Amino acid sequence: MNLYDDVKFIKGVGPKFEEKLNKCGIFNALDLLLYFPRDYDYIEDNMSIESIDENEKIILTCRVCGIGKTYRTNTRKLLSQIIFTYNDVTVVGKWFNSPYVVKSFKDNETYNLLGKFKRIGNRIEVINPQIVNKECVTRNIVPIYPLKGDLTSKSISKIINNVFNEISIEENLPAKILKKYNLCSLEDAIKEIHFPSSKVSLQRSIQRLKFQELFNYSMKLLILKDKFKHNNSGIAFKISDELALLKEKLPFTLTKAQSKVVREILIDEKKHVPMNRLVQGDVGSGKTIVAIIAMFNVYKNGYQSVMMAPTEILAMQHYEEVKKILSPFDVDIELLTGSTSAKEKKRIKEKIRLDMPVIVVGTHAVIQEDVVFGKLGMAVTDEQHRFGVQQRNRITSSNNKADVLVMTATPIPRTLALYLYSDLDISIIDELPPGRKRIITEYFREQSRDDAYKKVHSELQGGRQAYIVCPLIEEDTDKKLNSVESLYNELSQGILSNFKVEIMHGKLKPKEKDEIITRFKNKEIDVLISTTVIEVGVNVPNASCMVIENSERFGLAQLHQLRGRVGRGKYQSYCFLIANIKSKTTQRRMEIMTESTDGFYISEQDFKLRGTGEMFGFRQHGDSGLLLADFIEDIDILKAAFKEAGVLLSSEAEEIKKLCMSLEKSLVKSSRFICFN
Ligand SMILES: Nc1ncnc2c1ncn2[C@@H]1O[C@H](COP(=O)(O)OP(=O)(O)OP(=O)(O)O)[C@@H](O)[C@H]1O
Repeated sequence: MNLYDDVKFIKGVGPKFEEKLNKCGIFNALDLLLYFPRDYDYIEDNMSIESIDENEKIILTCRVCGIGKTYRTNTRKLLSQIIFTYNDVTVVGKWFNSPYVVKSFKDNETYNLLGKFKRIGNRIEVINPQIVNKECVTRNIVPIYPLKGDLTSKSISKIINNVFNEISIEENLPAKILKKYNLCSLEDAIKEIHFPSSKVSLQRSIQRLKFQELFNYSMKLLILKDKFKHNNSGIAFKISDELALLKEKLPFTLTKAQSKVVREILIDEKKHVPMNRLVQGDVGSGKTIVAIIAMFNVYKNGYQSVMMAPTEILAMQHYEEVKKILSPFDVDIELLTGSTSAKEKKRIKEKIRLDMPVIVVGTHAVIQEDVVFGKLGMAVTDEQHRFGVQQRNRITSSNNKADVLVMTATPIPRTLALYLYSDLDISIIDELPPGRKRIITEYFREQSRDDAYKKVHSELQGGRQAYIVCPLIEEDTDKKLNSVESLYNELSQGILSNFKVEIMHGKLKPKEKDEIITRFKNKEIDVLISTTVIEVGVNVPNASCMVIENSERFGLAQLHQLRGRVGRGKYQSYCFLIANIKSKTTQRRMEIMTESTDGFYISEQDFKLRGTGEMFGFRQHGDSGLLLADFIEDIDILKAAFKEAGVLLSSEAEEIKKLCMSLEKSLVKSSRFICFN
């Protein structure tokens, strides 16, 4: 059997099983091998009390010494308790909503309980433990796979084992690198991640695979960089005389930083080498106008431009801004999103196919689907939190000549930007437009959240508007986190009852969201309670205050992005962070937010706090295509992998050229970062 064979050829996979695997995105043997466990149960037998780690599942043989009554908790759950002893220590077993479970236990009998045991004072607690027959536990580390439908981790393990019986995996890193970094072979790494033999070897296999991903990531970046450098087929645009007029007609004067970045872009536009530039600017620093000027010049040269935004709201907003800024000029501008009617889409696509100049604003997805540009001169992509090389390559590969401008508001620590964006030239807008007042940020513990809302009330009375952000849409059963719905009920009938309060969240249709934002912009809504869907780019200058509930749940970069929705006009703005502060790190994170409104400072501090087990704003697995590695946590591996990729690429060895070729192919073909030759 071969790695690219369909899963149906794997022993033990029938048509029904195949369908289930397909639903998990597993189509061939390779997909299956790269379907890594999301977690593991570490099953240890009879440990000493002192060495219990509450994050690991263990088996303790406990004797029943008391069966408690089942009763309802404050949150309306049924709680049943049984008291055990283990080596003379009291163990409290708790089961929620399973009153029948108590019937399984008899007084004074012993049972093998499997679960996560937690020490609380001088006793131990375990929630929903299972009774196990020790003989059935064959492994100490049991993989838990991300599952859909009625698939089980056991069934996946079984067929992975069958694949290993039939194939072997070739090594694809040079022996020199393996030795230098003490990495295990690729085959061992993949075997270990599915069937760990010990914690140490599991860690070693994860390290190897992380190295692999980051090495491939670096190779791809460096190959792209090289490709750009040697691509002389770009369009050398002239600088239009009308640019001066455009600058005169702008509703404001560009900041020094904006002017500098515009100059850098125009110099690129004049060159024969296609532009590949990243504009990094803090929230509200005015990146859009810079892109508009760049696209205007391309238009005046008779070419098309496309501006891609991550959400419909943002695409709409950009479209309006482009139309407004370019209204004194005769420029053809189109909006293309998922909500555009089929008839309109057809008309716009037909128009774009011609070689007439036009500026198209839209969402990434729609524009990348099946739109063919007749005369593309520039692609602007609002990358937000994406670091996907894949995505960048897709834009360039559709048209090798077009200039590419990537905009991001994610302040990335400089050390990291060097690696993540090494294929791009970087421009930074490090200045806010004049007249902006510093956003006053305060944090409140849960107990004093009313104080925050009193302040919101007074802002609203002054004619301003407010955002309230929370992590959930609907109420959660534990009532630990605030939801849009519960806050709406609480606030619209309570302290904010005199104001027009509305809600917004990701489950609404794009059209509904647009409509809400438009009404908020038109001041028909005073308070918008929302999930983080408002995080990206929404621009309502009259909104001067924001409350972020459960702030401890958000990464610093995300809090900074959210806060950037206020302070966009002439009014003094406020951000109130309500947090459940249980650790020093959470407190420190809140302090960082109150100390500074500089995205770069915040991201550096976030970077320093890494490894604390708290959430970060940069967890990018999905967007970057990385399965295991994390750019922030694994920065040291990234550095090493980047260095080795550079050394390899500059060497002349035949095998390296072959590797590069296969990587280059995979740039277009495969979204998997682990590449098998
Ligand atoms: N030089 C300037 N002087 C005054 N206002 C400006 C200037 N440049 C931009 N603006 C205004 O500032 C606001 C924010 O600009 P813009 O939306 O481009 O920011 P951004 O950098 O894209 O921020 P975000 O990443 O948060 O979306 C807009 O209302 C814009 O018209």
